[in-house]
Amino acid sequence: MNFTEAVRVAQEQYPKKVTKPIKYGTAGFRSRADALDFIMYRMGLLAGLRARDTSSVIGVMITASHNPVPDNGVKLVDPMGEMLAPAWEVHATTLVNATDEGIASALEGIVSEAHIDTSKKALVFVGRDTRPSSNRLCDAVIAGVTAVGGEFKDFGIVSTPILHYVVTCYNDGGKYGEATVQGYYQKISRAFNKLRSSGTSNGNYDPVILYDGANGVGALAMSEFLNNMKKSLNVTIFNKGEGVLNHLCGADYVKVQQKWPEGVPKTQNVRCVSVDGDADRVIYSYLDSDGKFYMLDGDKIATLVAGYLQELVKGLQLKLGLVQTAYANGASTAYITEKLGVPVACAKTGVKHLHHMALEFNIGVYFEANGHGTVIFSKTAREAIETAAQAKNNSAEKLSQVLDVINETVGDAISDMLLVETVLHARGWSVSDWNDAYTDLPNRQMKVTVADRAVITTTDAERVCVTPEGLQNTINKIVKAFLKGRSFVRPSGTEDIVRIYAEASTQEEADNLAIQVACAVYEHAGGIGDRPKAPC
Ligand SMILES: CC(=O)N[C@H]1[C@@H](OP(=O)(O)O)O[C@H](CO)[C@@H](O)[C@@H]1O
Ligand SMILES: [Mg+2]
Repeated sequence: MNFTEAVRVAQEQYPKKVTKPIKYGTAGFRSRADALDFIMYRMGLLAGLRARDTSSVIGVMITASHNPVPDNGVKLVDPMGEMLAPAWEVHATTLVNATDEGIASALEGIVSEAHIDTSKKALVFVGRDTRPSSNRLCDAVIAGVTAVGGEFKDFGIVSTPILHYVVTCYNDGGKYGEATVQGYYQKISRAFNKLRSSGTSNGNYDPVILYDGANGVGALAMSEFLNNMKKSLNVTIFNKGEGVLNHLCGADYVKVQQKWPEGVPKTQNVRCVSVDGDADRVIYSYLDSDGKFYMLDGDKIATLVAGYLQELVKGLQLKLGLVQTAYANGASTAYITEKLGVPVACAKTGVKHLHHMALEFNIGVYFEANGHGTVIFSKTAREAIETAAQAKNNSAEKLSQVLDVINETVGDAISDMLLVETVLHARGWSVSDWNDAYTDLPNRQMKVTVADRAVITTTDAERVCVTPEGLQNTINKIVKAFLKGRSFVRPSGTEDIVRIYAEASTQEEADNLAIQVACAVYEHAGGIGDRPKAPC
């Protein structure tokens, strides 16, 4: 195949505007939307080749998730819903960094390195979030797919988990489910309705939910679910799109700011469920009878789910484990290992790393503290569960129903919410009963801008800083002065900043620790702008 057409379209319609090197990061490419047209086009080209390489459908999702509206981004979805294979992340980076004319040789290089038969058919599924720029950027992706002779199916506005789901289902010939948007809603809601068939109340459990749609696709997805879910849950949707996407609401705002989302009435003792801009993350929160705010993040969800599944798999000889990242609250790790006896592994930030590590277990629960995660079951686990369920083992029967509520193809805010609701219902717990399982150590996240964030490199699942020299020693010294202190720093893979995480025995100490470590980063790693003063 010659790539003359790909170069012509690039030059005429999607010329490259930036010269700064760009890297396929934690969640693909992300930046301000107006700088993304040429990247989208090239990702369309790449998806066309990847589809041929794998002889499968490849997904392209256009979203900047929890980031502000002027941003956007793109990530590729591999055949079984996984994130793009590492070797292809390198190809993506090469292709995006090529000049317009250089596209042809970059594509030829990929074809020869991956031994791609370019005469094969290529089919790419494309989805996008509700950002105003997403439509235009979707056209650019489609132009790319078409320029390398590929075909596409445009799913329009969908959540990230829906796109992962349809890609997986199409590629496995429908075994996991029907490869349509309706098929997704129906499979999950049918399983949930079944779990609720014996009633919606139990003990302290109350099926009432305030749902914060972050003014994005998560609101649309929830109303679709409600159409399918009969009366299994009593959900009221807020932040349906009347306000600005992710602004003062949504999962990231609630998690990072540790605040109740705007736009949701401050009803006490009722669970609030916040999702992010592409509905792959979920965070719970509530206000107690004094109006005090509590947040239940990915760690609380992971421990709740792992603890419940651990009980159900007892006697089935299956190894269940939990995968967290360095951002997991120290109290959650202690609770799950010491109290519940579930093994915990620590992975680098980014679901692809967690997913990979979760495959080591028969049943792998993985969650980032920010609420992104799911549960994956190995073939052995599925078979063992099905055999025991057929033999009328009660727990296995329940487990087999729970399995269908879970979207194993990727973290899914709404499917995760239904899983949490299932466990709370089974336990007869109110949100405060759930919260009482363990108390989070107070913590704080900060960001520092440096001239080049690549000067910071890390090891040991990002918990230890290797360069710049001396930074880790300084952090160690600072941390020593704090009771239950823990802190680490790492360059973000999605923003041009360095992230600081700190936890300690009180909020004041956690804030203080975060500021001191932020200042150390500022000094050792070439901070720009004002010196960090207050938590941000
Ligand atoms: C601390 C934090 O929340 N980091 C997020 C954020 O990555 P960074 O590399 O930290 O920018 O975005 C990723 C993609 O959405 C998500 O996987 C990750 O957990
Ligand atoms: Mg997201």
